[in-house]
Amino acid sequence: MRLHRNLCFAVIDGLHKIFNEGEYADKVIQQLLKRDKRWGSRDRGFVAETVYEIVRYQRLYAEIANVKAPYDRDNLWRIFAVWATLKGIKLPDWKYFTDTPSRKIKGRFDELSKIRKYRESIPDWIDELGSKELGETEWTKEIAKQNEQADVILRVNTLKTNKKDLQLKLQSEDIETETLPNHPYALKLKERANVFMTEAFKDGWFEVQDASSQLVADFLDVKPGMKVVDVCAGAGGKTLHLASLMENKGQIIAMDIYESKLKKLKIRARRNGVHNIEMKVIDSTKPIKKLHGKADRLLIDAPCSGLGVLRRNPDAKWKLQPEFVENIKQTQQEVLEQYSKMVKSGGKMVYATCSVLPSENQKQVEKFLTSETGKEFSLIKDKKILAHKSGFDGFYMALLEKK
Ligand SMILES: C[S@@+](CC[C@H](N)C(=O)[O-])C[C@H]1O[C@@H](n2cnc3c(N)ncnc32)[C@H](O)[C@@H]1O
Repeated sequence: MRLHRNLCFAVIDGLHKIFNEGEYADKVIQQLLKRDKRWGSRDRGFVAETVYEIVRYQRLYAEIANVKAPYDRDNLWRIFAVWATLKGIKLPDWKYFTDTPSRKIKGRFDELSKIRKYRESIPDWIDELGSKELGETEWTKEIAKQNEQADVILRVNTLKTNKKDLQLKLQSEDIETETLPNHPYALKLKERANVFMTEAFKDGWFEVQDASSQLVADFLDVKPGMKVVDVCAGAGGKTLHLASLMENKGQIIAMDIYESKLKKLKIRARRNGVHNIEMKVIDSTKPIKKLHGKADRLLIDAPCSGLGVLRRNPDAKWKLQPEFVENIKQTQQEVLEQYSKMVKSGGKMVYATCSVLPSENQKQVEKFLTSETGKEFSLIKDKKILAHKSGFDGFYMALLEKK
């Protein structure tokens, strides 16, 4: 592979924004890809994948390069040189690479790779937390898997089409897909592609949604005609899936504390041909109290550490703080306690997270079941998904029934 100067500059600019200005990797990459209209798909792929990979392995590469944050531009070039050397890329004779000690880099890499927190490039506290909660063996496998690039998975919108027709339509746009066993609505891309540019996407035939996430709406056991509340709906990945499982019949109330997220859901719902969703911002306890005892089904897709989806958000390793994880556990208990009151007697609720930590998952459900409100519920089943076992995102979901 030959390095192109303008693409490498784009990578360095992106890293500067992510590491030094606290910007989110996905947003930075989106902006970078708009920089030069002449870039082809290979150029764009190089910029996106290189930025993601260096973000993913920041700790390891910085340690090898012997630089410390905050990184100035020279430091970022040194980190870049480590990445390129380890990839076996011949460094051009640019001034940034004049003193690159290639042999030393490989030696340092072999040495540091023996230590998990460097090899997997994670902060000490996440490494300690993960191994404390999952045990050394599971955590070692899990964090390794969470450092791999995630596949692109689509969820077919059964309100508009079916898997076969979607596959054919995508094929006509040069995108090859395959089905996944045990994931009835999923198609996996054989090669990465910008699916958002396709006619099929614009026509609302699919959404991009990881295979594990697709299991959540199914878990809630919804039927057409039901009254369903999705109380942490965000931009509605799972709300849209619920709507298609309900065949657009019945009522879905999508709620969130952020109006901006629900506005995105509105746009997505229009594209998906979904018209049974009502959106409500949670700006007081009123909208919740109004629904006490009314819902046939309730989805609590709780805010969490995101320690199951690091493949998609590698920068979360550096943005996440121990206090945030502690606080979010408190929020999880509160949302379980307050929102479960919306479930009617005989109704069901799913508590889900995209975390692999038992303390955010089964432990939270166990604690809830012993509380005053929780005593009215019983656990029907739960599912713990680890990335290294499933090949998809780490997730947790529990189905509870109100007596
Ligand atoms: C895991 S995300 C939801 C993802 C979404 N369900 C989807 O499938 O795309 C959690 C959501 O909970 C929202 N949230 C955080 N605290 C909340 C609270 N106290 N009550 C309701 N929603 C909350 C966040 O804004 C965020 O959108």
